[in-house]
Amino acid sequence: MTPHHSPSARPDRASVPPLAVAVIGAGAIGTAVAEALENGDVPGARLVAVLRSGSTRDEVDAAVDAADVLVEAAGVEAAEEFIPRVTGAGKDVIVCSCGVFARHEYPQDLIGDGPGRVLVPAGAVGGLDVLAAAARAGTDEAALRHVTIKSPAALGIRQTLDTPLEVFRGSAREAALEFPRTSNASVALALATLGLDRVEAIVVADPGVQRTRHVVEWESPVGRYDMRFENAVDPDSGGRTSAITAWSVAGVLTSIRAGAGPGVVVVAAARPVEGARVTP
Ligand SMILES: NC(=O)C1=CN([C@@H]2O[C@H](COP(=O)(O)OP(=O)(O)OC[C@H]3O[C@@H](n4cnc5c(N)ncnc54)[C@H](O)[C@@H]3O)[C@@H](O)[C@H]2O)C=CC1
Ligand SMILES: O=C([O-])CC(=O)C(=O)O
Repeated sequence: MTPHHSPSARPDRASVPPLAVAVIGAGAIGTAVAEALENGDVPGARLVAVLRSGSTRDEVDAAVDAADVLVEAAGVEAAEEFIPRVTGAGKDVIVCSCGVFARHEYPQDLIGDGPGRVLVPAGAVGGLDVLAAAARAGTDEAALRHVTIKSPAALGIRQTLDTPLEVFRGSAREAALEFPRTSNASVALALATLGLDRVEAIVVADPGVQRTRHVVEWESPVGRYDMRFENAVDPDSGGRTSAITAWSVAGVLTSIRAGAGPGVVVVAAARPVEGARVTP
């Protein structure tokens, strides 16, 4: 019988120090990420600090010093402030509030020259691997549409609705400027593919939804993709934030430790895959 190897750490990986992670923002996502780190749900990573809106300058400096990577989960204003600060210190920052890039013509205008990197998680949606691959195959004849369907309260719509209402249609950039707390997924999709001005974003307020829905449609000569996501919302987010987002961040942290992107399945055990071919 073939011996079963645990997919967990090989002996030579045990000596690699854990990735030190600081979380910016102790709201729905930040708290969930911090808990995942503390519960050991992100192997090879440990929590070194949680920054809150009242954190002092010394606490911020200490967190940036102590961390290998920071997780921004605090909003676009905080992202605007922290991104250049963290990348300038040579640390990576995982940016949940990626809608901040709608405020800048080019992402680099905010990021600066690093040397740290900005990493945007897939967040509330998925399929960025196939969409980025499709974009690589050519963007001239490509189109991407993202429809977000949320409860009216989550979108800040006070009007009483009996039926779904389209409240926005425009580019991902325009969506992020109008709905900065709920359009980050449109921006992540845009950053991975056609840019903020060529992705169409539609926002629907639906009084009947318990879960947030995202519909992602791509069309180009290389393929047609239609993806639907129905996300449980984080109970601490007022219906705004999909609970999967924190797990997406955990996936990015795991990927940093593994040295490969989240779209790649990193198989820890050095065991050949049955039936694998040597050439593509
Ligand atoms: N990329 C994606 O797919 C998604 C992104 N988001 C975005 O992620 C961000 C966090 O979302 P939630 O956790 O639901 O928000 P939240 O409102 O529950 O938590 C944000 C927390 O950050 C704190 N904060 C604000 N400014 C701060 C600062 N300068 N330093 C430290 N803490 C600060 C606030 O006091 C609050 O506790 C938001 O911008 C949200 O729009 C949310 C869901 C999905
Ligand atoms: O994209 C966002 O900012 C938030 C969102 O739609 C979700 O969490 O489902």
